[in-house]
Amino acid sequence: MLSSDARAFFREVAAAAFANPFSEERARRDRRLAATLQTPRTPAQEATSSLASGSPNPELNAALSAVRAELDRLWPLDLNALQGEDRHLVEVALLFDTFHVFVPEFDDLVARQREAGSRPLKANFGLEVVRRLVERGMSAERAARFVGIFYQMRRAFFMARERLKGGSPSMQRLRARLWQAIFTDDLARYEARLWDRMEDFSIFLIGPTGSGKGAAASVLGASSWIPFDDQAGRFALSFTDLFVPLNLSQFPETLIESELFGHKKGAFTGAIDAHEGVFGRCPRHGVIFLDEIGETSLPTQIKLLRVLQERVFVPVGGHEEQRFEGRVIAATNRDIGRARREGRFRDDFFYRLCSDVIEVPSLAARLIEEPAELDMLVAHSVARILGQPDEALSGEVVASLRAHVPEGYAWPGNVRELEQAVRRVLLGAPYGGDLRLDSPDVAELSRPAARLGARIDAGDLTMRELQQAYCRLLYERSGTYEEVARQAEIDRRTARRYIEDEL
Ligand SMILES: Nc1ncnc2c1ncn2[C@@H]1O[C@H](COP(=O)(O)OP(=O)(O)OP(=O)(O)O)[C@@H](O)[C@H]1O
Repeated sequence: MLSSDARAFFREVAAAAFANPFSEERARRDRRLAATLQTPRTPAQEATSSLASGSPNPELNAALSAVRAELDRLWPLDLNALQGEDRHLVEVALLFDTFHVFVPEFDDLVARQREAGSRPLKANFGLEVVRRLVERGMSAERAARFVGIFYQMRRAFFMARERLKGGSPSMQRLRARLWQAIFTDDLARYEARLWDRMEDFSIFLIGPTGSGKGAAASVLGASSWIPFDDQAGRFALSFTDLFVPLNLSQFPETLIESELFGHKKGAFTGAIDAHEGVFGRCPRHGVIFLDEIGETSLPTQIKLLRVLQERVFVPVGGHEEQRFEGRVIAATNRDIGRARREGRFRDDFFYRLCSDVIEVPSLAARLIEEPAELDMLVAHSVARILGQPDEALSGEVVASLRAHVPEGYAWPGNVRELEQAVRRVLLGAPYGGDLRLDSPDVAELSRPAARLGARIDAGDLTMRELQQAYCRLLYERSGTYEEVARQAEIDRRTARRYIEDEL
């Protein structure tokens, strides 16, 4: 039995430990947990804190050392001696502690495996994780499953931060949504029931061209479940083999079926050798990314619908059905609602694809929320182009873009356009935007009303900011405080204070 103080503390730990690390809720929970730790720590707690995490986050370190101290108090700990909520709470605390002890090993494996490619590397520390959990009363099977989940969590965390730069609220929400698509919003339920059922939850990514749908898909692809083989002391396969992308718009209709499902030798004129399609190449728990799905023909949609429903496919010219045990992520930058209304995109296919619809925000909307995101993206692009970061050069590129790109520019090509702009500036030519000013997109998002609309869409305005932005919008149009006051039905002084920010 836990004391009531220990139970209250472990409840806080459980709430924080299992929350989405990119969510507002997690930040709130961490703050609460830190607040419960305001009591001075013993030298022993101080000593264990740096040992526990390898993390520079002082709040997390404080929480970890307190959890370790509470667990030590329960030593020798046998989960089976506890029941009900107490057992659950102590188990979560034990997992929280164990996870953080091994974070450096998991991170090192992620980095090395990325370099090594397809060959799964040894991960003997996984056996130590299992031993540690089994020693405290967990079954070996569950312990091995947690090794798999810990690895998955570190990959998801690492990839979401590395491949999707940007600190705007929209980008934070995107990372939180991706995490949720991997682990659901309840890690305990995920571990208990869903970890090997996620294949059935297709994801539909929508967003304008170049905004990062492919990057988001690759985060999901690198983060899916891989079983830990505790006989061999390694994971069953390399995460670099999990992601199988296919851009559907790159192939003529006659070749699409073969790219998707493969073909047998001699299946059609020109089929000199057998070919394996993406469905055949995708391993169990892998992810197929079907880009530009909005452009697939109706017959292809029907074939894809069948694989999604029945989980089997037949290569062109073959007879035997093959099983597909991966997950499908589809993306489009087209107006899919319109395609459905016009009968170009089947409703049944749409519904089968959209267990989860995730919207990737436009660059313009992100820059309105957080202008400094430009600096971050430019620094990332420069580092990619040069093979290493260069702060001074990045600063020059940002200065040039700020000087030449018109205020409120729509960035119709989004991050892809920005990457080209960076290259252009590095070559010595200023970039003033893609001046297809007849493009409705550019004209549209450059308008103050559309910018305000984007912020309302993002849902991050306070009432005061909303009123202020609206008054400024009216002022830009009319040019007089009187007119703003008349239209907004407020007095002239209030209108002026909103516009001049004197509130
Ligand atoms: N948030 C981001 N941080 C860093 N790089 C990004 C981000 N978003 C996109 N990129 C980069 O921008 C480029 C374009 O992104 P991506 O190909 O994922 O766009 P997309 O939305 O799939 O485009 P399309 O609809 O045209 O297929 C890629 O090089 C990608 O790595």
